[in-house]
Amino acid sequence: MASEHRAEEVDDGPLADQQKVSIARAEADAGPPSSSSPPAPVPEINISSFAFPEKASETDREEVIRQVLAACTSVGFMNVVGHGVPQPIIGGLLATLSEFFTSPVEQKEKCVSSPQNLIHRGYTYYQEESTNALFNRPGPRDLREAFSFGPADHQNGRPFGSNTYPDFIPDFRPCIDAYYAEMERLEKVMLEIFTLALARATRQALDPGYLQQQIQPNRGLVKAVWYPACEPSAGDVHLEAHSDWGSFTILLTTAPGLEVCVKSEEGVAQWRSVPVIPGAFTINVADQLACWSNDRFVSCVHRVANIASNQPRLSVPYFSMNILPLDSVETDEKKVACICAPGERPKYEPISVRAYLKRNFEMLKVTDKK
Ligand SMILES: O=C(O)CCC(=O)C(=O)O
Ligand SMILES: [Fe+2]
Repeated sequence: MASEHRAEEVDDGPLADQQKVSIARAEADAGPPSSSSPPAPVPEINISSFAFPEKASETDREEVIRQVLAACTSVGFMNVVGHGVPQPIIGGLLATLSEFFTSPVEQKEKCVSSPQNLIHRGYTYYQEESTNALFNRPGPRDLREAFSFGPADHQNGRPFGSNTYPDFIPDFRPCIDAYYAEMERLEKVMLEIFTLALARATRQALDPGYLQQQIQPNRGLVKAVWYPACEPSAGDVHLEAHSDWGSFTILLTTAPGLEVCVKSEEGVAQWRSVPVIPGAFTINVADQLACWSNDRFVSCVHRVANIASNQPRLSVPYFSMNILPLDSVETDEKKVACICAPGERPKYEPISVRAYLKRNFEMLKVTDKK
């Protein structure tokens, strides 16, 4: 479906270059839909030596860094276990979100984002967004609806906008707030591992808290997405090819459907399915971390396709990115420089996170509701 948004309507600039890289890659890699795809080489990595450092040896931690570095520099995706997120918090979140999404749209639409938020929070209608429009491609809108939430509190006295809590579901607020807090904890753990992996790859002595400090003030966004059950149709693409825009994504999913675009040994792009491992989070490198790594890390193009048609699919990505305090101004935003090996040339200017995200969010949203 054609979109009102066209790439030529937005300003060009250094950030647009970053986006163009991603567009070109997604367009080149987005092959025709197929009815199934073979499994992708996504490793399972146990990070308990970082989640519970008091119990870990240096050798265990070194092994995790080695595995994460190998994943980041190949497919850019990994299935992470040993993360320490309590199962009751995960189970509570999934039950609460299922109840929300199966409620009548007249109830759900009471939770449309309040305009005071810089980045959309609350309910997004079915087919309200179009990843194809973002990439200026023809093709359908995203076959999903969403509910987004961010931090409920302020950080160092700075406001980050507000969540919407539906009043028709008891215990909605404690469930999503508890999950958000766990995601922020896991995000810190992963940032430490990514920093140490980059230190190893570039032979730089980086402080383990380096990336965490660089991206402050940093609060991410959870965007729970619901793909309703639909008529079976071989090769349906529910969310078209894209890369994620933040630094990385922590995905909780309930069923297969996520596919990554990987190159065969002959250099041919192929869609491969990401295995679903109960209790694991699928974690992937996104555009900003790939740039900070000077392109050592891969922000892999992915999509959602071939999901079982007879039941809805719920997945919950946490986008580690900067949703920006409401009172922030251009000048107090951190820009992160590429981490390079000695003598290596940085491929990117330090990135303005705000402009990159703002531009993408504006292009993603089509104006008329379905
Ligand atoms: O639904 C999924 O499994 C993945 C969704 C995704 O890639 C995204 O929202 O960026
Ligand atoms: Fe994604």
